[in-house]
Amino acid sequence: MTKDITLDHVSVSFGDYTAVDDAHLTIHGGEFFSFLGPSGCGKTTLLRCISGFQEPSWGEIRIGGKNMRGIGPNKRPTALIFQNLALFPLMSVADNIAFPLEVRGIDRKTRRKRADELLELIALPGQGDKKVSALSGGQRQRVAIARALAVEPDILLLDEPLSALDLKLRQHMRRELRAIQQQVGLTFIYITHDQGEALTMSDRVAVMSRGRIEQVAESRTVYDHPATGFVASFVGENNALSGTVLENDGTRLTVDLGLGTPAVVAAVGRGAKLKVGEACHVFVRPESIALGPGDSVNRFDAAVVREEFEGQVRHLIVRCGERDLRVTQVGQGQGNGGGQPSVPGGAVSIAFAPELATALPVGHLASV
Ligand SMILES: Nc1ncnc2c1ncn2[C@@H]1O[C@H](COP(=O)(O)OP(=O)(O)OP(=O)(O)O)[C@@H](O)[C@H]1O
Repeated sequence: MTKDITLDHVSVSFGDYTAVDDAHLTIHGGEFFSFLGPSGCGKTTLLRCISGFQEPSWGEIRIGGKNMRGIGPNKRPTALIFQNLALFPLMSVADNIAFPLEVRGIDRKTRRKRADELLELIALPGQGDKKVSALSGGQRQRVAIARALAVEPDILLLDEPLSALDLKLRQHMRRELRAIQQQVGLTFIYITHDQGEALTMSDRVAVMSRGRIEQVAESRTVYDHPATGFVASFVGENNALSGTVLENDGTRLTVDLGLGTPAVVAAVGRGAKLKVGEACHVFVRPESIALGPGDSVNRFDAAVVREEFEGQVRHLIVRCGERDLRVTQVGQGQGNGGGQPSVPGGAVSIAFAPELATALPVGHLASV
């Protein structure tokens, strides 16, 4: 059975310091939900509240409609996987997986049967008698997941479980984790500061900063339509341009961004409420900027500052009016016009569609 998890205006304070500030959302049963944010933004504190290791200072957590206040971690339908996995290295794989069942007094035969089933699930069939110390990092990761699943929780809580793995393995484990979650149909609540992890695996993502939830949405929405300047600057690369609104006709904004001539930006979301004369931030993704001649309402003359080659992608830093902009070209740059000179000082023409830029009220941005 899948249970919704509701955070009802949850805040957590440590003395004068507010680690979580009015978190208010519902995670649906069966969802892969991630909390994404930089170190210290309050992700772990929220996860600890859900698991029962921390009581909220204010507000309520409900699982399946039931208020969790006063209910300890062992009595909640949750299991937690830590960064360090906390496996017993000298115990066999099967005994590690079955350990929580042993604690609950389940007999040896039943424990082994359950461990073998879980080994199938994590694609390590027949490996139960190996010592954990003989496994690779990724295999240990899977064993930790199997152990958490042994007690048949409704909700699996994962605290940066891939952070100790190397890049290739992390990317592989993202796919595995998602596949396991879909297979078992449980709710996974995942916390990470790694946007790639959050975006690739999750049904929805909550982006956090300074204890507050800035946006809750599907990955693509978070990327394409960031709700705040923090989300726009934290998730993916973005050119952040400060400017002043010159005109707002309800569908489009005309903004002075210091690019030589004003830019036109779609007036959507919180940007639609910007008033003439108001300061704002406009965000344009590097891959949304096209190089070369063409027809566009936003076309600007620029000069190449430098090129950064990264194999599959090429980044150009161009100077446009008073601003430096990053332009990313994929492949040989055919995608957004690669035939332009990239020698420092070379003249280029850049353009972006109004719909591919996001205007937002001025707010705090992610630090680089
Ligand atoms: N028990 C505590 N007492 C005092 N301050 C705390 C306590 N636990 C957390 N904090 C503070 O609350 C803030 C949020 O911490 P939290 O661990 O939730 O952040 P996080 O986003 O998970 O960070 P990280 O990714 O580094 O683990 C931090 O500034 C932290 O120092």
